[in-house]
Amino acid sequence: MISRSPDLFKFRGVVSPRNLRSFHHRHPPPPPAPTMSDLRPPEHQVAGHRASANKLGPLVDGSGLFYKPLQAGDRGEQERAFYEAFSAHAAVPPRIRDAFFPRFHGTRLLPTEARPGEPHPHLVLDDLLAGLQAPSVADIKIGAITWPPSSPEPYVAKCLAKDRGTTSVLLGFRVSGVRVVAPGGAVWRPERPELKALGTAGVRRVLRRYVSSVSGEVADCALAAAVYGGEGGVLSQLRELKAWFEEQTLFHFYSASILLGYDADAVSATGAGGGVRVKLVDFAHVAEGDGVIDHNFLGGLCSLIKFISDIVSEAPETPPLAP
Ligand SMILES: O=P(O)(O)O[C@@H]1[C@@H](OP(=O)(O)O)[C@H](OP(=O)(O)O)[C@H](O)[C@H](OP(=O)(O)O)[C@H]1OP(=O)(O)O
Ligand SMILES: Nc1ncnc2c1ncn2[C@@H]1O[C@H](COP(=O)(O)OP(=O)(O)O)[C@@H](O)[C@H]1O
Repeated sequence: MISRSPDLFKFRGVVSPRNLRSFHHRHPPPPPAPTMSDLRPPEHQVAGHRASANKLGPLVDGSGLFYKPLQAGDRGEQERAFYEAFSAHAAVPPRIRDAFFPRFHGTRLLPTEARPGEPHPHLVLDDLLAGLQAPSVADIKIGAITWPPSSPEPYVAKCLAKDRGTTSVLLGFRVSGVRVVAPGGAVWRPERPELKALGTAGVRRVLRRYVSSVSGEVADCALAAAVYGGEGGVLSQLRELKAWFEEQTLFHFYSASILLGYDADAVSATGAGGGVRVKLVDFAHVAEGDGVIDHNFLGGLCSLIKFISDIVSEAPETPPLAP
Protein backbone atom coordinates (compact mmCIF):
# COMPACT_ATOMS: atom_id res chain seq x y z
CA MET A 1 0.00 0.00 0.00
CA ILE A 2 1.23 3.50 -0.77
CA SER A 3 1.65 5.50 2.41
CA ARG A 4 1.42 8.86 0.62
CA SER A 5 -2.09 9.58 1.85
CA PRO A 6 -3.19 12.94 3.23
CA ASP A 7 -3.29 11.25 6.66
CA LEU A 8 0.46 11.52 6.54
CA PHE A 9 0.20 15.11 7.60
CA LYS A 10 -2.21 14.73 10.48
CA PHE A 11 0.65 15.44 12.84
CA ARG A 12 0.15 14.43 16.43
CA GLY A 13 -0.86 17.34 18.64
CA VAL A 14 0.49 20.12 16.48
CA VAL A 15 -2.69 21.88 15.32
CA SER A 16 -3.89 23.66 18.45
CA PRO A 17 -6.80 26.15 18.50
CA ARG A 18 -4.17 28.85 19.07
CA ASN A 19 -2.25 27.78 15.96
CA LEU A 20 -5.43 27.76 13.96
CA ARG A 21 -6.36 31.25 15.17
CA SER A 22 -2.92 32.49 14.17
CA PHE A 23 -3.26 30.57 10.86
CA HIS A 24 -6.55 32.28 10.06
CA HIS A 25 -5.07 35.62 11.08
CA ARG A 26 -2.22 35.08 8.63
CA HIS A 27 -4.53 33.62 5.99
CA PRO A 28 -7.54 35.89 5.53
CA PRO A 29 -10.19 34.61 3.10
CA PRO A 30 -9.24 35.27 -0.54
CA PRO A 31 -11.14 37.79 -2.68
CA PRO A 32 -14.09 36.66 -4.87
CA ALA A 33 -13.36 33.82 -7.31
CA PRO A 34 -12.05 34.95 -10.71
CA THR A 35 -13.95 34.02 -13.85
CA MET A 36 -12.50 32.18 -16.86
CA SER A 37 -11.78 35.45 -18.68
CA ASP A 38 -9.66 36.71 -15.75
CA LEU A 39 -7.48 33.62 -15.72
CA ARG A 40 -4.41 32.88 -17.86
CA PRO A 41 -1.30 30.68 -17.65
CA PRO A 42 1.52 32.54 -15.88
CA GLU A 43 3.76 34.20 -18.45
CA HIS A 44 6.87 33.54 -16.36
CA GLN A 45 6.33 29.87 -15.55
CA VAL A 46 9.60 28.06 -16.27
CA ALA A 47 8.92 24.39 -15.42
CA GLY A 48 6.23 21.89 -14.49
CA HIS A 49 2.89 21.15 -16.09
CA ARG A 50 1.56 24.03 -18.20
CA ALA A 51 -2.07 24.93 -18.74
CA SER A 52 -3.30 24.55 -22.33
CA ALA A 53 -6.49 23.84 -24.24
CA ASN A 54 -6.48 20.22 -23.07
CA LYS A 55 -4.21 20.17 -20.01
CA LEU A 56 -4.61 21.55 -16.53
CA GLY A 57 -1.85 23.84 -15.31
CA PRO A 58 -1.33 26.85 -13.07
CA LEU A 59 -3.24 30.05 -13.66
CA VAL A 60 -2.93 33.65 -12.54
CA ASP A 61 -5.36 36.56 -12.65
CA GLY A 62 -3.06 39.50 -11.95
CA SER A 63 -4.29 39.84 -8.35
CA GLY A 64 -1.04 38.54 -6.85
CA LEU A 65 -2.42 35.01 -6.48
CA PHE A 66 -1.21 31.82 -8.18
CA TYR A 67 -3.70 29.00 -8.69
CA LYS A 68 -2.20 25.51 -8.94
CA PRO A 69 -4.66 22.78 -10.01
CA LEU A 70 -4.89 19.82 -7.68
CA GLN A 71 -3.06 17.11 -9.58
CA ALA A 72 -4.51 13.71 -10.42
CA GLY A 73 -4.38 10.67 -8.16
CA ASP A 74 -3.35 11.23 -4.56
CA ARG A 75 -0.81 13.85 -5.63
CA GLY A 76 -3.09 16.87 -5.46
CA GLU A 77 -4.56 15.86 -2.11
CA GLN A 78 -1.06 15.20 -0.86
CA GLU A 79 0.07 18.71 -1.79
CA ARG A 80 -3.03 20.24 -0.23
CA ALA A 81 -2.45 18.19 2.96
CA PHE A 82 1.14 19.42 3.07
CA TYR A 83 0.11 23.07 2.81
CA GLU A 84 -2.54 22.65 5.49
CA ALA A 85 -0.18 20.90 7.91
CA PHE A 86 2.75 23.20 7.20
CA SER A 87 0.70 26.41 7.50
CA ALA A 88 -0.49 25.55 11.01
CA HIS A 89 2.51 23.62 12.32
CA ALA A 90 3.71 24.94 15.66
CA ALA A 91 7.29 23.76 15.09
CA VAL A 92 7.82 25.65 11.82
CA PRO A 93 9.50 28.99 12.57
CA PRO A 94 7.27 31.80 11.26
CA ARG A 95 10.32 33.46 9.69
CA ILE A 96 11.03 30.31 7.61
CA ARG A 97 7.38 29.98 6.58
CA ASP A 98 7.09 33.63 5.58
CA ALA A 99 10.47 34.02 3.90
CA PHE A 100 10.73 30.80 1.92
CA PHE A 101 7.24 29.43 1.19
CA PRO A 102 4.29 30.78 -0.77
CA ARG A 103 1.46 31.73 1.52
CA PHE A 104 -1.43 29.27 1.24
CA HIS A 105 -4.95 30.70 0.99
CA GLY A 106 -6.90 27.45 0.83
CA THR A 107 -8.42 25.80 -2.22
CA ARG A 108 -10.94 27.06 -4.70
CA LEU A 109 -12.98 25.63 -7.58
CA LEU A 110 -12.07 27.42 -10.80
CA PRO A 111 -13.25 27.14 -14.40
CA THR A 112 -10.55 25.91 -16.79
CA GLU A 113 -10.18 25.82 -20.55
CA ALA A 114 -9.12 22.16 -20.36
CA ARG A 115 -12.33 21.05 -18.60
CA PRO A 116 -15.15 23.37 -19.73
CA GLY A 117 -18.20 23.28 -17.46
CA GLU A 118 -16.35 21.25 -14.84
CA PRO A 119 -14.75 23.56 -12.25
CA HIS A 120 -11.54 22.08 -10.86
CA PRO A 121 -10.09 22.56 -7.34
CA HIS A 122 -6.97 24.72 -7.23
CA LEU A 123 -4.54 25.55 -4.43
CA VAL A 124 -4.59 29.31 -3.92
CA LEU A 125 -1.03 30.52 -3.32
CA ASP A 126 0.83 33.79 -3.37
CA ASP A 127 2.26 34.54 -6.79
CA LEU A 128 5.94 34.50 -5.88
CA LEU A 129 6.89 36.68 -8.84
CA ALA A 130 4.23 39.34 -8.29
CA GLY A 131 5.60 42.85 -8.54
CA LEU A 132 8.68 41.98 -10.64
CA GLN A 133 8.68 44.02 -13.87
CA ALA A 134 11.16 41.83 -15.74
CA PRO A 135 11.44 38.56 -13.83
CA SER A 136 14.54 36.45 -14.35
CA VAL A 137 13.51 33.08 -12.94
CA ALA A 138 15.14 29.71 -12.26
CA ASP A 139 13.51 26.50 -11.03
CA ILE A 140 16.08 24.20 -9.45
CA LYS A 141 14.82 20.77 -8.38
CA ILE A 142 16.67 19.79 -5.21
CA GLY A 143 17.75 16.30 -4.16
CA ALA A 144 19.68 13.41 -5.67
CA ILE A 145 16.49 11.39 -5.52
CA THR A 146 13.09 12.83 -6.42
CA TRP A 147 10.76 10.02 -5.30
CA PRO A 148 9.50 9.38 -1.79
CA PRO A 149 10.65 5.96 -0.54
CA SER A 150 7.06 4.74 -0.32
CA SER A 151 6.50 5.22 -4.09
CA PRO A 152 5.39 2.26 -6.23
CA GLU A 153 8.14 0.60 -8.29
CA PRO A 154 7.11 1.92 -11.73
CA TYR A 155 7.19 5.49 -10.41
CA VAL A 156 10.58 4.90 -8.76
CA ALA A 157 11.93 3.55 -12.06
CA LYS A 158 10.60 6.54 -13.99
CA CYS A 159 12.07 9.06 -11.55
CA LEU A 160 15.36 7.21 -11.18
CA ALA A 161 15.83 7.29 -14.93
CA LYS A 162 15.31 11.08 -14.89
CA ASP A 163 17.55 11.54 -11.85
CA ARG A 164 20.35 9.55 -13.47
CA GLY A 165 19.81 11.11 -16.88
CA THR A 166 20.14 14.63 -15.48
CA THR A 167 22.53 16.10 -12.92
CA SER A 168 20.31 15.14 -9.95
CA VAL A 169 22.25 12.06 -8.89
CA LEU A 170 25.65 13.62 -9.50
CA LEU A 171 25.10 17.12 -8.16
CA GLY A 172 22.10 16.71 -5.87
CA PHE A 173 20.06 19.12 -8.01
CA ARG A 174 19.04 19.84 -11.58
CA VAL A 175 17.95 22.99 -13.36
CA SER A 176 14.34 22.33 -14.39
CA GLY A 177 13.63 25.68 -15.98
CA VAL A 178 15.12 29.12 -16.46
CA ARG A 179 14.37 32.46 -18.11
CA VAL A 180 16.77 35.37 -18.14
CA VAL A 181 15.82 38.87 -19.20
CA ALA A 182 18.63 40.92 -20.72
CA PRO A 183 18.68 44.73 -20.71
CA GLY A 184 16.40 45.77 -23.56
CA GLY A 185 14.02 42.95 -22.76
CA ALA A 186 15.40 40.01 -24.79
CA VAL A 187 14.53 36.78 -23.00
CA TRP A 188 16.74 33.70 -22.98
CA ARG A 189 14.72 30.62 -22.20
CA PRO A 190 16.22 27.24 -23.05
CA GLU A 191 13.88 24.41 -23.96
CA ARG A 192 13.29 21.50 -21.60
CA PRO A 193 15.35 18.92 -23.57
CA GLU A 194 18.32 21.31 -23.58
CA LEU A 195 18.15 21.63 -19.80
CA LYS A 196 17.71 17.90 -19.29
CA ALA A 197 20.87 17.25 -21.30
CA LEU A 198 23.07 19.52 -19.17
CA GLY A 199 26.08 18.07 -17.41
CA THR A 200 28.09 19.69 -14.62
CA ALA A 201 29.74 22.26 -16.89
CA GLY A 202 26.39 23.08 -18.46
CA VAL A 203 24.75 23.66 -15.07
CA ARG A 204 27.60 25.99 -14.11
CA ARG A 205 27.13 27.83 -17.40
CA VAL A 206 23.39 28.26 -16.83
CA LEU A 207 23.90 29.48 -13.26
CA ARG A 208 26.43 32.02 -14.60
CA ARG A 209 24.15 33.07 -17.43
CA TYR A 210 21.34 33.61 -14.91
CA VAL A 211 23.27 36.56 -13.48
CA SER A 212 24.70 37.92 -16.71
CA SER A 213 23.68 41.16 -18.34
CA VAL A 214 24.38 40.15 -21.94
CA SER A 215 21.99 38.46 -24.32
CA GLY A 216 24.55 36.47 -26.36
CA GLU A 217 26.28 33.23 -25.39
CA VAL A 218 28.89 35.03 -23.26
CA ALA A 219 28.23 35.06 -19.52
CA ASP A 220 29.78 38.18 -17.94
CA CYS A 221 28.33 37.47 -14.46
CA ALA A 222 27.88 41.23 -14.08
CA LEU A 223 24.91 40.77 -11.74
CA ALA A 224 26.44 37.98 -9.64
CA ALA A 225 27.52 40.26 -6.79
CA ALA A 226 24.10 41.91 -6.60
CA VAL A 227 21.89 38.85 -7.10
CA TYR A 228 23.88 35.96 -5.64
CA GLY A 229 26.15 37.82 -3.19
CA GLY A 230 25.60 40.56 -0.66
CA GLU A 231 23.08 41.14 2.06
CA GLY A 232 19.73 39.57 1.24
CA GLY A 233 21.17 37.94 -1.90
CA VAL A 234 20.58 34.37 -3.01
CA LEU A 235 23.55 32.98 -1.08
CA SER A 236 22.63 34.51 2.25
CA GLN A 237 19.03 33.32 1.83
CA LEU A 238 20.13 29.81 0.87
CA ARG A 239 22.39 29.70 3.94
CA GLU A 240 19.49 30.71 6.18
CA LEU A 241 17.37 27.97 4.59
CA LYS A 242 20.22 25.49 5.06
CA ALA A 243 20.43 26.31 8.77
CA TRP A 244 16.79 25.26 9.09
CA PHE A 245 17.34 22.07 7.09
CA GLU A 246 20.21 21.17 9.41
CA GLU A 247 17.68 21.05 12.23
CA GLN A 248 14.24 20.29 10.85
CA THR A 249 13.04 16.67 10.95
CA LEU A 250 9.36 17.31 10.18
CA PHE A 251 9.26 16.97 6.41
CA HIS A 252 11.24 15.39 3.58
CA PHE A 253 10.90 17.52 0.48
CA TYR A 254 11.24 15.03 -2.40
CA SER A 255 11.04 16.62 -5.83
CA ALA A 256 10.53 20.15 -4.46
CA SER A 257 12.22 23.05 -6.24
CA ILE A 258 13.92 26.22 -5.22
CA LEU A 259 12.51 29.05 -7.29
CA LEU A 260 14.85 32.01 -7.75
CA GLY A 261 13.51 35.32 -8.98
CA TYR A 262 14.85 38.82 -9.43
CA ASP A 263 13.83 41.91 -11.33
CA ALA A 264 16.32 42.20 -14.20
CA ASP A 265 15.35 45.83 -14.88
CA ALA A 266 15.77 46.92 -11.28
CA VAL A 267 19.06 45.09 -10.71
CA SER A 268 20.58 46.36 -13.98
CA ALA A 269 19.49 49.94 -13.26
CA THR A 270 20.57 50.15 -9.63
CA GLY A 271 23.29 47.52 -9.31
CA ALA A 272 21.55 46.42 -6.11
CA GLY A 273 19.83 43.09 -5.63
CA GLY A 274 17.17 44.14 -3.08
CA GLY A 275 14.11 41.98 -3.47
CA VAL A 276 15.85 38.85 -4.79
CA ARG A 277 13.48 35.94 -4.13
CA VAL A 278 14.43 32.46 -2.94
CA LYS A 279 11.35 30.27 -2.46
CA LEU A 280 10.37 26.63 -2.27
CA VAL A 281 7.66 25.23 -4.57
CA ASP A 282 6.09 21.90 -5.52
CA PHE A 283 5.11 19.82 -2.53
CA ALA A 284 3.27 16.94 -4.19
CA HIS A 285 5.87 14.44 -2.98
CA VAL A 286 6.66 15.67 0.52
CA ALA A 287 6.89 12.87 3.09
CA GLU A 288 6.83 12.88 6.86
CA GLY A 289 10.31 13.38 8.35
CA ASP A 290 9.83 11.04 11.33
CA GLY A 291 12.56 12.69 13.37
CA VAL A 292 15.22 12.31 10.66
CA ILE A 293 16.80 15.25 8.85
CA ASP A 294 16.10 15.62 5.13
CA HIS A 295 19.63 14.67 4.08
CA ASN A 296 18.51 14.33 0.45
CA PHE A 297 17.38 17.97 0.26
CA LEU A 298 20.15 19.22 2.54
CA GLY A 299 22.85 17.59 0.41
CA GLY A 300 21.47 19.16 -2.77
CA LEU A 301 21.19 22.53 -1.08
CA CYS A 302 24.85 22.40 0.06
CA SER A 303 25.88 21.48 -3.46
CA LEU A 304 23.90 24.37 -4.97
CA ILE A 305 25.40 26.78 -2.41
CA LYS A 306 28.91 25.69 -3.43
CA PHE A 307 28.18 26.22 -7.15
CA ILE A 308 26.79 29.68 -6.49
CA SER A 309 29.50 30.76 -4.08
CA ASP A 310 32.15 29.74 -6.63
CA ILE A 311 30.44 31.99 -9.19
CA VAL A 312 30.39 34.91 -6.74
CA SER A 313 34.09 34.47 -5.91
CA GLU A 314 35.04 34.53 -9.60
CA ALA A 315 32.68 37.35 -10.63
CA PRO A 316 33.39 41.11 -10.87
CA GLU A 317 32.68 42.79 -7.53
CA THR A 318 30.70 45.79 -8.69
CA PRO A 319 28.14 45.41 -11.44
CA PRO A 320 28.22 48.07 -14.17
CA LEU A 321 25.19 50.35 -14.07
CA ALA A 322 22.88 50.45 -17.07
CA PRO A 323 23.47 53.56 -19.25
O1 LIG B 1 4.73 14.33 -16.47
P1 LIG B 1 6.12 14.37 -17.01
O2 LIG B 1 6.62 13.07 -17.50
O3 LIG B 1 6.35 15.48 -17.98
O4 LIG B 1 7.09 14.62 -15.79
C1 LIG B 1 6.97 15.75 -14.96
C2 LIG B 1 8.28 16.47 -15.00
O5 LIG B 1 8.49 16.93 -16.29
P2 LIG B 1 9.76 16.56 -17.11
O6 LIG B 1 10.65 15.67 -16.26
O7 LIG B 1 10.40 17.88 -17.38
O8 LIG B 1 9.24 15.88 -18.31
C3 LIG B 1 8.27 17.63 -14.05
O9 LIG B 1 9.57 18.14 -14.06
P3 LIG B 1 9.87 19.71 -14.01
O10 LIG B 1 9.20 20.22 -12.77
O11 LIG B 1 9.32 20.26 -15.26
O12 LIG B 1 11.33 19.68 -13.98
C4 LIG B 1 7.97 17.21 -12.63
O13 LIG B 1 9.01 16.36 -12.16
C5 LIG B 1 6.69 16.42 -12.58
O14 LIG B 1 6.57 15.86 -11.31
P4 LIG B 1 5.81 16.59 -10.14
O15 LIG B 1 5.15 17.81 -10.66
O16 LIG B 1 6.92 16.92 -9.22
O17 LIG B 1 4.88 15.59 -9.66
C6 LIG B 1 6.71 15.28 -13.57
O18 LIG B 1 5.46 14.67 -13.55
P5 LIG B 1 5.33 13.16 -13.19
O19 LIG B 1 6.32 12.40 -14.00
O20 LIG B 1 5.64 13.05 -11.74
O21 LIG B 1 3.94 12.88 -13.56
N1 LIG C 1 3.54 30.22 -6.02
C1 LIG C 1 4.09 30.42 -7.22
N2 LIG C 1 4.26 31.66 -7.71
C2 LIG C 1 4.79 31.88 -8.93
N3 LIG C 1 5.22 30.91 -9.74
C3 LIG C 1 5.09 29.64 -9.31
C4 LIG C 1 4.55 29.33 -8.03
N4 LIG C 1 4.55 27.98 -7.90
C5 LIG C 1 5.08 27.49 -9.01
N5 LIG C 1 5.39 28.47 -9.89
C6 LIG C 1 5.87 28.32 -11.27
O1 LIG C 1 5.28 27.15 -11.82
C7 LIG C 1 6.28 26.20 -12.14
C8 LIG C 1 5.76 24.80 -11.82
O2 LIG C 1 5.37 24.72 -10.48
P1 LIG C 1 5.29 23.33 -9.74
O3 LIG C 1 4.63 23.54 -8.44
O4 LIG C 1 6.66 22.74 -9.74
O5 LIG C 1 4.36 22.51 -10.72
P2 LIG C 1 4.41 20.97 -11.17
O6 LIG C 1 3.90 20.21 -9.98
O7 LIG C 1 3.53 20.94 -12.36
O8 LIG C 1 5.87 20.63 -11.49
C9 LIG C 1 7.52 26.63 -11.39
O9 LIG C 1 8.68 26.27 -12.09
C10 LIG C 1 7.36 28.13 -11.38
O10 LIG C 1 7.79 28.69 -12.61
